[in-house]
Amino acid sequence: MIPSIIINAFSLLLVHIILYVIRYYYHYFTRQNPLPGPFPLPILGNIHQKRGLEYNDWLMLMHKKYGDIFEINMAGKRTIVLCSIDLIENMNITSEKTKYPFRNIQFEGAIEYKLQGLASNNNQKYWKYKRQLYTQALMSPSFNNQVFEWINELWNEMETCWNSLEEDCELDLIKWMNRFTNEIIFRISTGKKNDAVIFHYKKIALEYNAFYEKEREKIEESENFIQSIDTFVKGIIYFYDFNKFMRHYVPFIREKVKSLLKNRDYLYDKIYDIIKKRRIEIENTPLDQPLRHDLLTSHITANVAHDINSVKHVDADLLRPMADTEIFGSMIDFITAGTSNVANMFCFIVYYLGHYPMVKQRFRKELNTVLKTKFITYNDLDKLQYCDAIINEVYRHCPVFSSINRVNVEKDVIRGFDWPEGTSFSIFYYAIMRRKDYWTDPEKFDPDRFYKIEEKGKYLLEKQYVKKSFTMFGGGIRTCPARKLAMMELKYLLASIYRKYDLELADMDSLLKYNSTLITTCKELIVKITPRDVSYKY
Ligand code: HEM
Repeated sequence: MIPSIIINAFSLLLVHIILYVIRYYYHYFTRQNPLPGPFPLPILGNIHQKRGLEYNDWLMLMHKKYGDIFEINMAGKRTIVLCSIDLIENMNITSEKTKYPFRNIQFEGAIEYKLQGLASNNNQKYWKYKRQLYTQALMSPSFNNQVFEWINELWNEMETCWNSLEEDCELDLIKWMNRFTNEIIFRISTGKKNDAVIFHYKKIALEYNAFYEKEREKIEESENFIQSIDTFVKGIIYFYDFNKFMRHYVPFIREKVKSLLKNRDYLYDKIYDIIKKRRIEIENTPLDQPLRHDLLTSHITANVAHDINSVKHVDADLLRPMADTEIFGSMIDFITAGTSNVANMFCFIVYYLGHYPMVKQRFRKELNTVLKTKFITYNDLDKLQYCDAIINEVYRHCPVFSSINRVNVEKDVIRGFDWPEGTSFSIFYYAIMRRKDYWTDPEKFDPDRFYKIEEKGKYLLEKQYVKKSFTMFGGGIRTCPARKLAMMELKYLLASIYRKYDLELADMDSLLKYNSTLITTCKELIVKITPRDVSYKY
């Protein structure tokens, strides 16, 4: 016989569950402005309906089923998804008076994962201060030339590595690109070189060359650091899509979350360590000696005797030195966004160029016309307009950010509904960038829809809609602060590589291997790189 204490406990649990479900559906059926959308389940929301689909493909299905405006529910968070330009008119305004200054509501998963950078910042005054420091680091007059030089130097290093690999060697391009972009952003953030590219080469070389054995520890450390960034970025979705209960009690999810937290701690410790060491270096530098200008130094010296910043904040409560935790928030954003976004985008472009030989041929023709000497200059990049068009068209087909989120701080009217402050919206650009009413033959891959369209009689829809329906770097006050840097890296690498090398996809029949969550990442891209027979004009 079952003891009565167990029966009582079971009954109590059952009553709790029933009450929870009633309360859940009471709130659901009495919610303000009910919109069409998939029917949610308690605890799960709509997560179970994704059924293995990538996030962008699932949302696209929902868009086809429910129209331009619908709602989804993830981990108890209601999000209104918008798929048409008339619905987003107020969301990308460049004035600080915008009703949409934030990207996300501060959700409990973000607190547990300790997302605390500029990108997830919801305190407008503080965000503005940090954003000024970012802009200062990324937009100073000498920045472009300095970074161009670093990109050039690193490309030469990577090229030497590629040339030293065995002939016909196949590379996983995303691994190389992640290291390339990490090394650049690490140098911009800390002023120091971390040799991520060369260590990756040595890691591969270790398999057939014992010469690097003595450096094994350093090689592994470097590789682990890059891997931890990738794991960290890909892990965000677990804290966004699953509520606390699922993260801590559901088998498999619980184990994954544990390993993500362990990885986060490893990465965070590394970054805190970098901050601490630089703080000591600065403290030991006499006041009359100049300090280098990098993001970390500008944060550490803000409002102290050694201040290198031209930006001075006017708010009295911000006229104080920054704590390590505050500096850390900026560093983690810079390093994660700076590593993954450009690297993924680069691989998507290589995939598309691999499948569209005529586009590749035209790109090479442009390179032949624009590049006058062996050396690529910063000005050359500006002239590569067909290259810009290729980047845009690849992004339209395969955006790194398929949606951009917004939260309003004042009530707003959208599609005739009054939305109270604090409503969470997701602008689903993946759908907007494929709509037949904004794009001519939207499924077709054709960079010409972005190339000198003002001069031609074709692409009339694009002429009318491209500004409102296409964005790579977002818009309004939260637009990507590193867009210039990102374009510089992409265009420099495309020009340098396609001018001198043939990049062949190892498997032309394979679809692009990607993961789509909050951002879209390339899982793997195996390519064969062979030098081309080129002669330069001098
Ligand atoms: C191809 C590369 C890149 C793409 C496509 C991209 C795209 C974006 C987008 C769409 C946003 C959101 C904008 C909005 O809400 O309107 C954003 C924000 C941001 N990006 Fe980028 N990005 C790229 C490269 C980078 C790099 C290299 C960095 C490194 C510093 C970076 C740092 C940031 C930061 C810190 C934010 C948050 C800004 C804020 O909240 O004020 N991004 N980016």
